[in-house]
Order: sequence, then C-alpha cells, then structure tokens
Amino acid sequence: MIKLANLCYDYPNTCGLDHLDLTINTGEFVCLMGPNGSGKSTLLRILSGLATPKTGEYWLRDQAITANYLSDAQRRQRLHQTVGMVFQNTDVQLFNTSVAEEIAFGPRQLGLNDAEIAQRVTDCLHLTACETLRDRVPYQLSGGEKKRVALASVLALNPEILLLDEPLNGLTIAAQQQMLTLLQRLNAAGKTIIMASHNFQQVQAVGQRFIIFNSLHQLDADMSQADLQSQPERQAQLMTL
Ligand SMILES: Nc1ncnc2c1ncn2[C@@H]1O[C@H](COP(=O)(O)OP(=O)(O)OP(=O)(O)O)[C@@H](O)[C@H]1O
Repeated sequence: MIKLANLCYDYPNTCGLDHLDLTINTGEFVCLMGPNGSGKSTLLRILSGLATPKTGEYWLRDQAITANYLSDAQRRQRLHQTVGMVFQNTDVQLFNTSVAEEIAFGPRQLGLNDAEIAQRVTDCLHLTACETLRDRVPYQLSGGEKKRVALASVLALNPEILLLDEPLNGLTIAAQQQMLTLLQRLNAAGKTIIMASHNFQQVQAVGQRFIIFNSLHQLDADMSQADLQSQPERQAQLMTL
C-alpha cells in the first residue's frame, strides 16, 4: 500500500531522514520508534503529504506522491481522505468553536450533506467517547481530551490509513490504555495504523510491527512483534527511549 524507496529528507541545517526504504501493507499496526530527533515525525509528515522528500520516492498504491502531485488541491484532498494524521501538538489541529463543529469540519469540506455530516459527528463522538464534550470549546479541553477530539476529527473523514504522532503523550496510564484499545479496534476494522511513540511499555503488546530509527535518521531495525519478543536486548533499548 505504502512504498518508500531511497527516501531522503533534509531540513535547512540538518538531515531528517536518510535513505529510507520501507513498505507498509494494508491493515498493519506499525509502531515507529527511535531516539529524539531520529526522524519519526518527519516520516509521518511525508506520509501525510505535509512534506515532500528531497530525493527518493513515495508511492501510495500505484500513485507517486510528489511535490507536483501535491500542488493540486483536489489531489491533496484525496490524499487527506486516505491518510489522516493526528499531530503531536493537537493545538495546531483544533481551531473550531465547538467539538461538534471540529468533527464536522472535514466532512463539510468534502461536500457531504447535513444528514451525513450529523451522522459522522455522532459516530465519531461515540467512537472516541467524546459525547459529553460535544459543545465544549476544543482549545479549552485537557490534553487527553484534545487528543481524543483530534482523533475524532480525523476519523470523520474515514481515512484508510491513520498516522499518529505520540498519541499517548500527556495521557494518564488509563487514558493511554483507552487510546490503544481504540486504535486496536480501528485496526481490527481494517484501518492501517502507523504510530510514533516513545512509550514501549504501553505499545509493545499492541504493535504488530516495530520500525526503529537510529540517531543518524536511518532505519535501524524493522521487526515483527514476535521477532522483538525474542530479542531482550532490543526490548531493553526500546525501554530507554
Ligand atoms: N522544522 C524543522 N526545522 C529544522 N530541523 C528540524 C525540523 N523538524 C525536525 N528537524 C530535525 O530533523 C531531525 C528529525 O526530527 P523529527 O522531528 O522527525 O524526529 P523525531 O524522531 O520525531 O523526534 P522526537 O522523538 O523528539 O519527536 C532532527 O534532527 C530534528 O532536529
């Protein structure tokens, strides 16, 4: 579904990703791990179309996602319908005056009718356990509530692929477990989940595949949950991130 070939991304003064080759198949639950600054967020930004690589290729099914492709607003919208992103800092994502409006925003941009929009809002509020937040101002919510609302607003577009940048940050252990349970349910329903996380303790039982970057912004390891379980040294390393 996703194929990256020899992909490099440079910021003005530093490398973001160095020669990445990666294939992610439909329905996988992938955890991106690695030290601070190793390139996890950069990869998510590229996958979501917010950044384009300097060199290399990004293919989504049989479509090359290039700067030229993304220069067209309709194609960008098509990508965002397929690939939804929950940002690390949810404040950049929440800008409407109520939670219900926040969730309705994407479907409205798609031109859905009022009944369809209302249905999606109700469904996504329910799915993310945000019903009681419906009329609240998103900006005034707690960190954990904001994460759930940001996820609800992304789910309202019904994307096939969900990208999440540190979705457990700032959540209590109970809220982390709720978030992971929800992501597992979405994965079981067919969504591909690609999640950057430092929290190996929590994600080790949930992720089916672990893609690990090193401090040189390179792919250090790519292993299944079963492979990882047989490598205590690697587990110990991930515990320190
Ligand atoms: N906007 C930016 N401008 C310049 N350099 C950046 C920018 N964003 C990231 N970088 C650099 O690119 C490299 C990769 O950063 P990235 O944010 O992708 O890492 P990360 O693995 O997500 O880190 P973290 O775990 O701390 O969130 C780092 O060296 C970082 O300093």
